[in-house]
Amino acid sequence: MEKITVLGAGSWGTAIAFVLAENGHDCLLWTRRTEQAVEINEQHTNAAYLPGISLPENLHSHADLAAAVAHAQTIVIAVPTKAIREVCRQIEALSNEPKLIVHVSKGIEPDSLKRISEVIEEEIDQSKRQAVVALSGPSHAEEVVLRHPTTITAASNDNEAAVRVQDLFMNQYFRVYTNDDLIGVELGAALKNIIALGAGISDGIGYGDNAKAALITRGLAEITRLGVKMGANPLTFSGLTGLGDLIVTCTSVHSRNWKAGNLLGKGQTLDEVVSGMGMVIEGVRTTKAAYRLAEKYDVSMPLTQALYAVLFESVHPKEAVDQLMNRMKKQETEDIFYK
Ligand SMILES: NC(=O)C1=CN([C@@H]2O[C@H](COP(=O)(O)OP(=O)(O)OC[C@H]3O[C@@H](n4cnc5c(N)ncnc54)[C@H](O)[C@@H]3O)[C@@H](O)[C@H]2O)C=CC1
Ligand SMILES: O=C(CO)COP(=O)(O)O
Repeated sequence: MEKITVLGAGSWGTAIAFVLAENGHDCLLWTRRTEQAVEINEQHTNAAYLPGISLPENLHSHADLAAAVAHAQTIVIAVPTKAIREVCRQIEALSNEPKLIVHVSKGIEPDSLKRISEVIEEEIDQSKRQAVVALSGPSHAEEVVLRHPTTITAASNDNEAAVRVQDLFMNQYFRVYTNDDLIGVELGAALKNIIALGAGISDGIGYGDNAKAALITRGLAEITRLGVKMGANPLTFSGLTGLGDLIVTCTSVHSRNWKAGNLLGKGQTLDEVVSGMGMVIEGVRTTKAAYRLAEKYDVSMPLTQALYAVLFESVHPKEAVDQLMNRMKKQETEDIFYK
């Protein structure tokens, strides 16, 4: 049994804390809102994010960040990408011993173009962290808390730390692999959300399974192209955090990115979709980041460019599809890894 703190009591932070508490750990779930902490402690529910689910009674919640950081040497950060830097600054200010930092967020900062582990390393001094591990893979919170079989990957430059995280989380419904390709794992996690927005748009327009299969496979090709240029192992993108997460996010009714795309495809504006969702849609900001990364690394990413045009340049989704379909003809495999 270990003491572990999870920062962020949205749907994924709560599901992650659920697994840790069920595994017998002394898990503290931090939220910014006192009333939510009271609900988790007294009702054993988090109704706004996981309605109808009973949380383990040994899972406790707190709204005091200093107490939450002091609680454990292992800290799991489960806030949206846009809050990562701010939360890390707070951890840095509150820590006086080295922590094992695990993050479960899926995104890239649009301004700095940094991956999440890079932001963590920038904001938390080396003396205050043992290692950084990304935990990622095809894993909707709604299914994890039903104990449906889920597979996921703990990725780190420090293999010992990845194995520690594997041991903390693994149980009969939650199977954890390790991977030493942190770049590939973090990029796959972030970039699949762009393709999921596209899959939702395609379904919203009324296109069928052929279009979705095209999005997933050609999406994987452009994710791999960028990833290889950024130093990732191409094989990682065929794994859980690449193809696995692409499939689940592009096809599941639980996906917020798919849902957002679906509403866009049906004619809602981006503002309407974002304000109506009430939960994070990571793919919107990640599209900005990936668009800029494609320029920086001189990589062709036609799906990302099409999504960017729909989200930020008011191009109609159908027009974006027409433009994609009418690009110059190509040989399928010529450019998968390099151009
Ligand atoms: N929901 C899921 O099934 C999965 C989500 N993820 C990733 O986990 C990350 C978090 O996602 P969710 O929990 O689903 O989001 P969510 O929208 O359900 O909850 C986000 C939580 O973070 C809190 N938060 C936002 N800004 C904050 C700040 N500045 N300081 C402190 N707390 C803040 C919110 O109050 C909320 O409780 C995202 O990067 C997402 O891609 C990864 C795997 C599965
Ligand atoms: O990453 C996820 C599942 O693996 C969750 O995806 P959404 O953020 O689209 O709900």
